[in-house]
Amino acid sequence: MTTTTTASSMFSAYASFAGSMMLVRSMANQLIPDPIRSYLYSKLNYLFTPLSSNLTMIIDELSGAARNQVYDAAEVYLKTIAISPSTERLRVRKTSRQKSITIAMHKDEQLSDTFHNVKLTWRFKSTEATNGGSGGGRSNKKSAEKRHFELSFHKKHKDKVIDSYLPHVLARADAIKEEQKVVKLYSRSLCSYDDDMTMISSWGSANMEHPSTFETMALDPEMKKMIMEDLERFVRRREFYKKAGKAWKRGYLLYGPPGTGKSSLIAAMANYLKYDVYDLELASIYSNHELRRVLLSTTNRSILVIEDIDCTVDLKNRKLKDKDYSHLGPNKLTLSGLLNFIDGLWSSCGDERIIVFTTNHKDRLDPALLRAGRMDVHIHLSYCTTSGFRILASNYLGIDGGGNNPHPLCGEIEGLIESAEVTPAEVAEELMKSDDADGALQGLVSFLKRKKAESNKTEDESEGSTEKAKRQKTDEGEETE
Ligand SMILES: Nc1ncnc2c1ncn2[C@@H]1O[C@H](COP(=O)(O)OP(=O)(O)OP(=O)(O)O)[C@@H](O)[C@H]1O
Ligand SMILES: [Mg+2]
Repeated sequence: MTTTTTASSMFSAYASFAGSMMLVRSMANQLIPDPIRSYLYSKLNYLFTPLSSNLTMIIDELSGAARNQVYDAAEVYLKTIAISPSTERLRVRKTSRQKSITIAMHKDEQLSDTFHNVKLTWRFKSTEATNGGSGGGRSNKKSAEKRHFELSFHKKHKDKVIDSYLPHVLARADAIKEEQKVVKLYSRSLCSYDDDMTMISSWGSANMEHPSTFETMALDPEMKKMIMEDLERFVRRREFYKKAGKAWKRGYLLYGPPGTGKSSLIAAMANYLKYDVYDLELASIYSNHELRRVLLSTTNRSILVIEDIDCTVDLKNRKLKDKDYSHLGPNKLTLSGLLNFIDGLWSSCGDERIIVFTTNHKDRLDPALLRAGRMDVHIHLSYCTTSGFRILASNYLGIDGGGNNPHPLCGEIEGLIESAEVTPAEVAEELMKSDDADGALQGLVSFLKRKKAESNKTEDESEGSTEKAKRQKTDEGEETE
């Protein structure tokens, strides 16, 4: 009897408890607004789930208005991680400018990584914020999308992840970006205009497709080595320049006859360092104000090129209003004045800048430009030599000019080439005339003989030209610093 009473009273107590819970619940449903309710539920839920041993880091795409570098690095880095067996969806993309397909994580997918025996899980999250503006236009929607990565790992590895893993991700991403970097060519002639014909920026750009590299350059091996080492040293010396209080920049003067590879060398330097190239045509600049604007809009890690300085620069008749030039006197902007101007601008706001001048006539240059310390390295590009020919023969015909088993015509060509005064451009043109090596080399032999005969004839006609050739010989070779 007593047991029945207890059971029934317990039952009725439970019924009334359940009833009141339902009442509370329905009252809560009516009285508490939706967002607060779901917040409370999630908090309650959290209280009753067992404590996790994992730590999750949230890596938002934006940090205020700026981009979060860790997010950007993670995006690049994760593309290199092998897809885990649990991955079911991936995003695949390619734009017309990209060389290969890129694969990225899809929303809510995860990838696993291991670093020094620490297991890490990356998850990509994308949420569309509901308060995405009233207009509901495309741009509003886009800005309302919030993306982030979640990085989870065991709590005990927290310090390791912060001190080693994340720096590793940042460094890897930098290296990958550097590898994939497409060198750009900026030129004023590539400028684009908007509808009312105002220039969109000071420079127009295109991918620099120039295939020239140090391997393909027909240069004296010593000179090639010197240039490459000089560039490497320059790039390495951030601290040195800072300590010495010098602007981190280096000037090269390339001189020599047309077709000896001055422009090709600039492309090779840019491809080697992965620096963008700014081709500054001074003739296209009409005011000093514009010059300043154009120079200020160049970026770091770039090469500023002024070609043919002996002929394109007729700066003397410019209208000079700018006070920067007042010390030069009225109507007198010299090349060295321009250089001082660039120096001043760059020491205040530029890093890792290279400036290259080219000329066919070093003797016509303003002596101020040749003064010690003005241009750091002078490089003389001259007529094709034996070693130059060997490189070109290997580039164009795939034959080894200097190896153990040279082509029968190579000996004859090498005998002729040093005395014939032909440029690498002329040799290259001859080598391209025929698909088969025999024909091309035969063509080159006749060309060299013709050239030699011509130069002998002119030598006979004028005594002065031998003098000139001698001068040329003593001029050869590069002078550093
Ligand atoms: N040293 C070289 N090594 C390899 N190729 C060369 C070399 N010099 C010239 N060439 C070939 O000749 C072409 C013309 O050379 P480039 O435009 O570099 O000469 P340049 O010295 O700049 O002439 P210019 O004084 O007329 O501007 C190049 O596209 C390249 O194919
Ligand atoms: Mg050139």
